[in-house]
Amino acid sequence: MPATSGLIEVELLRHTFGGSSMGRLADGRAVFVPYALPGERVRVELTEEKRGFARARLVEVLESAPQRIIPRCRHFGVCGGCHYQHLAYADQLKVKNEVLREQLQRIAGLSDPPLEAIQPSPQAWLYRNTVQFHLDERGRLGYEEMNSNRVVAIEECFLPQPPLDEIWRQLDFEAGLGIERVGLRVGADEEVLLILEGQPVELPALEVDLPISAVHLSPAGSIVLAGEDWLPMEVNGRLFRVSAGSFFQVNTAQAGAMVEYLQEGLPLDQQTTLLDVYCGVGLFSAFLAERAARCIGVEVSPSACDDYAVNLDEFDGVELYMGAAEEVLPGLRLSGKVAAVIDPPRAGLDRRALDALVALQPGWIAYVSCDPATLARDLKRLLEKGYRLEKIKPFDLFPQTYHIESISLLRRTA
Ligand SMILES: C[S@@+](CC[C@H](N)C(=O)[O-])C[C@H]1O[C@@H](n2cnc3c(N)ncnc32)[C@H](O)[C@@H]1O
Repeated sequence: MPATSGLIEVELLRHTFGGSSMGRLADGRAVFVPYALPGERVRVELTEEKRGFARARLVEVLESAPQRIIPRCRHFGVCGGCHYQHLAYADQLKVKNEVLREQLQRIAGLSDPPLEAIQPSPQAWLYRNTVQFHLDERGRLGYEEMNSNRVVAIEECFLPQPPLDEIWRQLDFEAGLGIERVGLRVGADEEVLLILEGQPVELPALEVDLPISAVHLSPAGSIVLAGEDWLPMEVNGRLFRVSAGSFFQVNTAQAGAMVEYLQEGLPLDQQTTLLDVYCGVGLFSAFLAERAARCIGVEVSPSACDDYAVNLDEFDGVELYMGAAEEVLPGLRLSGKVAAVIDPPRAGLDRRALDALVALQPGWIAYVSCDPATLARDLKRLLEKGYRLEKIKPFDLFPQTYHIESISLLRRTA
């Protein structure tokens, strides 16, 4: 269907997952508008039309909601990195609880989900230990626009921790070097690692007069440009080796809060085998391994597996399988009691991984999720296979954005 030309007025009705508010077009179709709020009357331009719904760009707020506040960042509304700067932090938390509840009701079919209060981030700004920039056509650092690959060069950003904020402003790249992404991560003692990704025509000469490490990552491998290719990261007093290519939770304080929740909520004992599926560098294994008879990590990334081997070296009874969960789990044979922590990427649990996990009959599953929609889909499947959702707690790892992290504790009943 062609996009309707001209501007239209819409009243917004509710928040949706993804940061947009939803209203109705005159023909009854839902329309999703980023940066707008329920209760607002807005003027929009339709940017995408489908048979059942449309997306629109906010042009003007005609009547604003009482919750609307002035965003802190000058790029808000263009840059796709933040979605809720027009809401006070307390209101952002309410929205996330509401959106998670709606997803659990509508997709998982849980009429009254056992949802606990969201755990706020101790810092609503300057909380990220890692940032990833794209480069615009002039080599300037920026972020992608909402629903687009276009890069907006930025002059300010209030999400990275202060040591990163000082550094990114000093970075400048010649266009045409083949660098696609520029990452920065800050670790314990404020050590910083610069991660350049792409297929370079030539490796960039680093002209940053700062004591930082720098690595170039490409499908061909990693090349150290300065210092080391890993950082020490500290969570709840424990140090982790984290290589440039390995995943690590971006909100260190909240990673610690999630660890504590698992330590308190996941029943383990010396007769139980703990499966840590999608284990990364071993964040959860390192805090839980001692409480179980055996701990088995499953992880597909070679660099995360190398880090896991170092980070879990001090413990007995720890094994690691490098491979995709959907390939590894069907081959596992376990006897005795089993418990599992699963922490998949946004796509959620592959169907084969889910079936194989259930076949291992874990008495408890702790599902750590960064996407409520795929979580709700997978919970529905787990409930059908005899699990009961005992409780679910959201953790706000990503203030100012629509992303919702949560931990669900499921118990086997059949
Ligand atoms: C959300 S991260 C969680 C890592 C770890 N639990 C943590 O909190 O640091 C997901 C991890 O799953 C890994 N991964 C992605 N797809 C996978 C798959 N199909 N099988 C196993 N691991 C996978 C990624 O490399 C990443 O380390």
